[in-house]
Parts: sequence; C-alpha cells; structure tokens
Amino acid sequence: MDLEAIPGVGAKTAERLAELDDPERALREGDVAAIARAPGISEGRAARIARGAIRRDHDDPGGFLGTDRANELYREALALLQERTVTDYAARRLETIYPSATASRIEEVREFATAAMDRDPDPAVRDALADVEPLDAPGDVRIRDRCLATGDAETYARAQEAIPEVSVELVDDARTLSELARGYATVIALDENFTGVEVDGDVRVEPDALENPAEVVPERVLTFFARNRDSLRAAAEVARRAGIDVDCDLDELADALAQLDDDGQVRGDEELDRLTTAVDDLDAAVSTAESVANDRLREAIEERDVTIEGADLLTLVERGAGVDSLLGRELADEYAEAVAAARDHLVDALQLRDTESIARQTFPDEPTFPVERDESVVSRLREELTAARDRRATRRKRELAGELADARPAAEELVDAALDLDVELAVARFARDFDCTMPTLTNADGERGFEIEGGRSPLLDVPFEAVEPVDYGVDGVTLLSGVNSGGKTSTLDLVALIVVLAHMGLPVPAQAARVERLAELHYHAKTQGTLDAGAFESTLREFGGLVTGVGDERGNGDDGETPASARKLVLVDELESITEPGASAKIMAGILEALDERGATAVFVSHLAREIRAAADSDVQVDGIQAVGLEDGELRVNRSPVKGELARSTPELIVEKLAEDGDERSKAFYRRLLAKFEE
Ligand SMILES: Nc1ncnc2c1ncn2[C@@H]1O[C@H](COP(=O)(O)OP(=O)(O)OP(=O)(O)O)[C@@H](O)[C@H]1O
Repeated sequence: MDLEAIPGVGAKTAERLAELDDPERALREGDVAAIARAPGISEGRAARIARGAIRRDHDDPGGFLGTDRANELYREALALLQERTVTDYAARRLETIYPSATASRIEEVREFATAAMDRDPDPAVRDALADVEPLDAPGDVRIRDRCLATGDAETYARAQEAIPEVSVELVDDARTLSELARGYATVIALDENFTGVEVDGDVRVEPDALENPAEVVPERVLTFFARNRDSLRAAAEVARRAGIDVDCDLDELADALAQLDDDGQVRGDEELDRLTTAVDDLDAAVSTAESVANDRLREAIEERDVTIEGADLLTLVERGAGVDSLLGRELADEYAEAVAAARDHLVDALQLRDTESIARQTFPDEPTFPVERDESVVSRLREELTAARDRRATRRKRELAGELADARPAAEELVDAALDLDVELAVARFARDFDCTMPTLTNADGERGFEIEGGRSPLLDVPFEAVEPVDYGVDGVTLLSGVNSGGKTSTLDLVALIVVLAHMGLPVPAQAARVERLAELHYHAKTQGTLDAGAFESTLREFGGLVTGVGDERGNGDDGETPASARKLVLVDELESITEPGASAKIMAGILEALDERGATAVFVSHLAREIRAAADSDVQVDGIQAVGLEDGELRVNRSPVKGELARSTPELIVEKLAEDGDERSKAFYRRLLAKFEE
C-alpha cells in the first residue's frame, strides 16, 4: 500500500506509519487507536489519517463541511455518539464516521448503522465492556537464559528477525558452542552439522526452531496472554452476555488464562508450586531442622548422668579427643534419633521427593554437638531443586504456550468483536435516546432539498423530552421568518444536524426525513453586530464565492441534471446584522436570486423578509414560524414553519393585542399602528 497516496499523509507521516506492526490493516479497518501508536501521531491526527484512507478508498473528494458552523454541528453530533461509548477505542473509532458526499461511503456506514440499530444496548454488556481494551502486543520480552547459535550468516539474520526475544550467536565449531553452553542455560543450535557434537550442558540441535518460535520462546505467547488477560476476560464476558458469535472457545480460554499470572508465569501447577516453595524455603527449613536436632539432643544430654571410668577419661584426654567422642560413645542412639528427626523435618517441610536422599545427607552421621548442616550438601540440594523447578516451569510454559499459540487469532478476533460492538451499541443508544430513523437520501434525479417530519433536535437548551417536534421541508430557496425566540436558529440547527447525520450514514432524530445527497453544506451562523468595512467586504466575498461555486456545472451532464458535486445546501442565520437594514435586504435579495438561478437549496433566516421580498426581482418564497397567541405575556409558538406565510413579528403581535383591548380612542391608535405593519 502506498501510504503517501492517502490524503493528508506526506513522506514523514508515511515513514512513521510504516513503523506500525500492520499499517495496512490499521488503515483499512480505521483502527484509530492502532494508528495513534505510530511515533509522533496524536489521536486527533490518527483519526484524520483514518478518514483520509477511507476517502481514498471511496474516491471521496471531501470538503462536505463548508463552514465553521457546519463543522461545529458535525462535532456536536459526534460528541453525542461518543458520549454513548464505553471504551476509548469506540470513541476514537467513531471519528472515522464523517459526512461524505460519496454514495458508496454513505451506503457503507448506513449498512453498519442499520444493523447496529437492532442491537440491544443491555446495561450488563455495557458493564462488561468497561475492561475491554485493544490488545497490546508486548514488544519488550527479552529472554536471557537461552540463545540461538548458527555458523551461517543468512540463518543468523533470519533468526534475529524471527525470534528477536533471544540473542543469536555466531559459532564456528564445537569449541565456541561449548563456550556458549557455559553462559546460557540452553543453547539451540540451528545448523544440522552440529548434530552429534558432544558438548557439556543443555545444547539442542533444532534446525526447524525458527518455524516454531512458540517452542523456543513460549514467553512470547504467554506474555501476550498475561498482559491482555483482563481485556480478554472482559471481552469473553461481553461475548457471553451479548450472545455474539465468536470463533473462540470461551471456556477453554478462561481455563488457559487461569493458569497464567501477571508476569506470564504458569500458576496452579502443584508440582511447580512444590518445587518453587522448596527452593524459597530451603534455608529456613534447614535452620529449623537444625534446631529440631539440637533441642532433642540438648534435652537428652540434660537428662543423662554420664559415668565414665577414670582410665577411659584419661585415654580420651591424652588423645586430645573432644566431647564429641564422648557423645558418640555415650549418646550414639540419642544422636541418631535427633538427626533422624531433623532429616525427617527437612524432607517433610519441603515435601521433597527426588532429592530426598541428598537432603538426608545435610546432617552428618558422626555425632557432633551442636548439630550443624553440611553447607556443600545444602548447595547441592539447592542446585538440584532449582534445576528441577526450572525444568518443570519450562515444560509447563511450553505446554501452555502450545495450547494458547493457536488461540491467539481467535482471541484477537474476540476483543475486536467486543470493541466493535461498543461502536454499534453507541449508535443503537443514540438512535433510541433521540427517537431516530434512517433518513432517505435522494440522488441526482430524485427530489431536491430536504423534508423533515417530527424532527427533534438533541442540541437544544431544553431536556429532550420537552423538545417539540418540527415539520419542515424546503426545495429551492426560501426565507424563514418568525417571532423572536420562535425557534428559527434551532430550526436551522435541526436541518443542519439531520443533513450532517444523513451524510454520515447515520440515523437522524426525526419520525421521517428525506435529504438530497449533497456535495457541501454551508451553514453561516448569526453574526454578532455590524461588521466594519473590512470584515463586511470579506463576508461579501465569501458569499460571492459560494454563489458562483454553486451549480456551475449545471447542464454539463448528458441528462442536463445538476451533477452531485455542484449540489450545495446553504443555511444562513440573520445575515442582516452584518450591516444597516436597507443595504442588508438588498444584498440578501441578490444572493437569494443568484442561488435560486443556480438550483441550490437555501434557507435564510431573517427578520427582514418583507424588505428582501420587496428588493428581489423574482418571487421569493417566505416561510414563517408563527406565534399562535400571547399567553400571560408569553408567546405560544408553532415550532413548525408554515410554508408561504410571513410570520408576524413579536411587536406586531403586541400591537395587535393592544388594538383589541382598551377604550375606543386607544384602540384606534393601535389599529393605525397595525395598519403600518400590514402595508
Ligand atoms: N422545537 C423546540 N422545542 C422546544 N423548545 C424550543 C424549540 N425550538 C426552540 N425552542 C426554545 O426556544 C428558544 C429560542 O429558540 P431560537 O434561538 O432558535 O429562536 P430564534 O427564533 O432563532 O430567536 P431570535 O429571534 O432571537 O433569533 C430555544 O433556546 C429553546 O429553548
């Protein structure tokens, strides 16, 4: 894969990505977490790279979000989805879902989202997901008690590549091989010609060793499972609770994991435990055994009256014999008993089996007092026990690694399935929480604009239950008028949100929605206050560029249709505030006319609808968010814009109310005012 072919990836980034284990897979699957493991690539950048890779696969020119406000709404939609994930992985993964103009990309996500919406967002599954993390492939395992040996430079390079956990040594002959055997517990010779060479130590000739790395370094697979134990267990629990079908025997995996401790050591093996404890407790057990012997002997001595004939005493003293000889002569049986008790204690305390006969030599047969261990015997015992422990550990490691090596792909799949489920459940929860449906997308020859039924924005400043449904549809160019705080901005937000979600391939918060497949969304938020001359000029230029960019390919296609690439939806909130009202109305009228001629869909929210209509050469459609009345000084509003009706403004409503109340003289005054509004 040519990484530099991905939009936004230059030579330097490509080099960094190439350092990943499997960059192609990470990019193909949009695995943002894996991409972010490349050196110097932040998560935000990883998400942009993943989106770039998807765009390349779908020939997607990008650029759907034409303005800052459009981009903001995408971010808000994404945040609503991300809040519903449990794992970081899923939150990052969702960032690869972006609004696209390309049918194949939208369709791909729609298929995923349609299936996701059928998922049951069960809280028990959510709990289990909390401990699932992407698997970590430990790259830091170093084994120092083993080495590989070869006389061949090519095999040397292959060995370094295949088994980087151990060192590889170049050997010329039996002499260098035997030197190695002195430095390493095990030497694995890779060349056939070493067969039959007699060398002291554990030297094995295994020409196939490089094909079975798990046998040479069982630690590789054991460390992988040990480090990822919590995540694997949690993923197995997710699979069980959610009933997802995985190609992995969950009980077998659980058994195997129960045999590993955090460092990748085998646990739960009685024989290994016995040998490990024996090595660890050896010194303490020898000391206790010594005390056992000495206590007994002291007691025996204390209880005894020793009678010795003068001649014998003289002989002993003349021979320079010590008290030990006396002990041997007088207390031989007691000594034998005491030492036997000490030996039994040692054998029992350490549960010795094969090394019992060595252990029994720890205390000498010749009587002495106090009884003392023979250090050389204790060292031998330690060596034997340590070797037996290591042999057992290696054997068990090999056995367990053998069982687990084949399970690794299935384990990886299991965790991937759990993490992907988290992404699906976030979509399912989003769809449920906001009563979503899958929108219909119309293509070049279908209906234009959008049509929303029962749309409820999750972005309002009121709880979602209190959001009133909005019906609104536009094809062509329209002005949206409405009472103050009637919900004009909120309607634009709702339209933009639904359009963005629809182009992401996701469900939208409405009872039903139809959206034309667009190339770009331009949403201009309300400008705060009048702009100075420079800012005004640049805003005008922006709109100039927008207008001349829309529909400029119209009619170039064989069927005379507007190509999808030229289709734009333009949403503008109160552009009038950029300059004085008279000039604003003229400018907006001109922009609307030009957009209309070019076949764009546009909604302009404005309080100057009447003035704009007057300034326009052609008929401009005006829709209105109407007040249905004034109640206790509060406006009651129909949140769904009424097509073709200019909404009365709040001042007009208040004047109308006053024209109906009070005495005739004041009514007459207010009627006169009202007439001004209706002119
Ligand atoms: N569909 C709705 N359901 C419930 N409340 C809504 C809805 N739409 C708008 N509102 C409420 O009305 C308030 C005002 O809405 P919004 O700012 O969209 O009105 P506006 O017509 O753009 O106001 P202005 O005239 O100041 O520009 C919102 O903050 C929200 O509390």
